[in-house]
Amino acid sequence: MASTEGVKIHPAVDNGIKQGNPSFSGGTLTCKCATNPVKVRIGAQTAHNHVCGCTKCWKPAGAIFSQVAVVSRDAVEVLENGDKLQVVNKDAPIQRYACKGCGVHMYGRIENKDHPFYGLDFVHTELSAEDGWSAPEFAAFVSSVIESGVDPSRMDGIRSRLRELGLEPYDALSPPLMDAIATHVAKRSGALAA
Ligand SMILES: N[C@@H](CCC(=O)N[C@@H](CSCO)C(=O)NCC(=O)O)C(=O)O
Ligand SMILES: [Zn+2]
Ligand SMILES: [Zn+2]
Repeated sequence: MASTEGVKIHPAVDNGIKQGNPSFSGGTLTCKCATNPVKVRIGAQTAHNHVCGCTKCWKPAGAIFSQVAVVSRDAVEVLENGDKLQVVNKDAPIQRYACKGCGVHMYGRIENKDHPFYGLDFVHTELSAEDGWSAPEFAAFVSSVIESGVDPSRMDGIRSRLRELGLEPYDALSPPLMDAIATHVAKRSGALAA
């Protein structure tokens, strides 16, 4: 097994994973602006929390992975300074609403009703001071960290560290989520009964 000495993934997991509280029912995300921060209320517990190595998800300074979970879009409400939000890329499947001041992504929304995850918003619960959010369960898009400039020679150490933390590394999403996407596609095409 490759050495995991000094391998950093994301500040929320680098010192071990904090378990979630199943009766936790939400909190408020705050961006990193010192004045007039954007505040977004999440009125429910999140699901499918994971660390993501893709180039599109917001990462805190110095981290090579993001930490991102989903929640029903009905549970997401902009409370303050929503005028500072702008969509990073209107053409992406997930429209990420970023703060123009600090660059933090406050939520990512899917507007395509045919998308397998339509109805779910993507959020970074580390932006909340509350404890109890669902814990990260796996690592997604691990090979994609290379696209952000991580040297390929570091991948063995990164995957070993993820396994050590209990975050099984996948180069796309986890098998249950990939199966859910494929089921959605098969029902739309008629390959499976709807
Ligand atoms: N290699 C690419 C992968 C980007 C990608 O497909 N990201 C996923 C996961 S984001 C949260 O898990 C995705 O669904 N993207 C849709 C979108 O970004 O709108 C890269 O690294 O860029
Ligand atoms: Zn901000
Ligand atoms: Zn991602």
